[in-house]
Amino acid sequence: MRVDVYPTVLNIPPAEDLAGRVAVVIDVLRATTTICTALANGADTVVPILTPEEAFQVAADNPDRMFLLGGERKAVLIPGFNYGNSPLEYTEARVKGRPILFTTTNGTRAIRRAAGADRVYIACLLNAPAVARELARLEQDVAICCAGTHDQFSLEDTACAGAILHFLAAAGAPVETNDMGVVARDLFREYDGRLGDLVHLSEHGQRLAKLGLQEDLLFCAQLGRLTILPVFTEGQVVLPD
Ligand SMILES: O=C(O)[C@H](CS(=O)(=O)O)OP(=O)(O)O
Ligand SMILES: [Mg+2]
Repeated sequence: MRVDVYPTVLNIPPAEDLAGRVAVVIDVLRATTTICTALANGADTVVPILTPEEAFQVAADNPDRMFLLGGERKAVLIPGFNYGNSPLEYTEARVKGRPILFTTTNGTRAIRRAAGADRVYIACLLNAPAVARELARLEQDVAICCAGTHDQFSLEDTACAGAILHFLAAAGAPVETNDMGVVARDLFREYDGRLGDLVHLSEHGQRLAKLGLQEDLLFCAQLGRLTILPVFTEGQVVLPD
């Protein structure tokens, strides 16, 4: 099987190039980690939205749905939203059974851009081994779509892509990859066992640390904490039955 890695939102192939492939969208810091955590804690659905204005509009148009509003701009809470973009905010007590409208700078854009694939998985370090096992089972070609940060390469998303390649190889999948995939796999293997160091070293990790969000970094670096396989389908991220 062929598994190509794309480093930023801007590199995600157009819908016609994703057709026939499975996509995996990664934004370790922090959108996909937060989405996975919210769903693991019982959120009904997470709807990736491009702008805060659109989120307010969807909520206003659907008062019966009782949407929570989540996300960030410049890494902080959007005025009028319920929660920001920290996975630690999305506790079971707050999100169980609730649908969430979610907009972030990089991650939700990446998810929306990957929509043309046959199936779109949402991944982060927490569920990367589980996603790799599922990809090995499917034996379909894969596009690993890293969100990156502000349209630039990011260390943490690349390492997560590398983790998926590493665990695919561990599952015995015969994988061919692109140059970005080779770099990603080597990066993960270099930092396997000390992913917290890598997340702290990353540019975005340092920015979040300066905002006092060190706990988010520790949380987002936990490899294999979850086995869920969230999919983006019909405009929302859900856990399939
Ligand atoms: O909240 C985050 O960690 C980032 C914010 S930014 O990159 O500093 O603008 O958003 P995300 O979409 O989760 O990368
Ligand atoms: Mg990010």
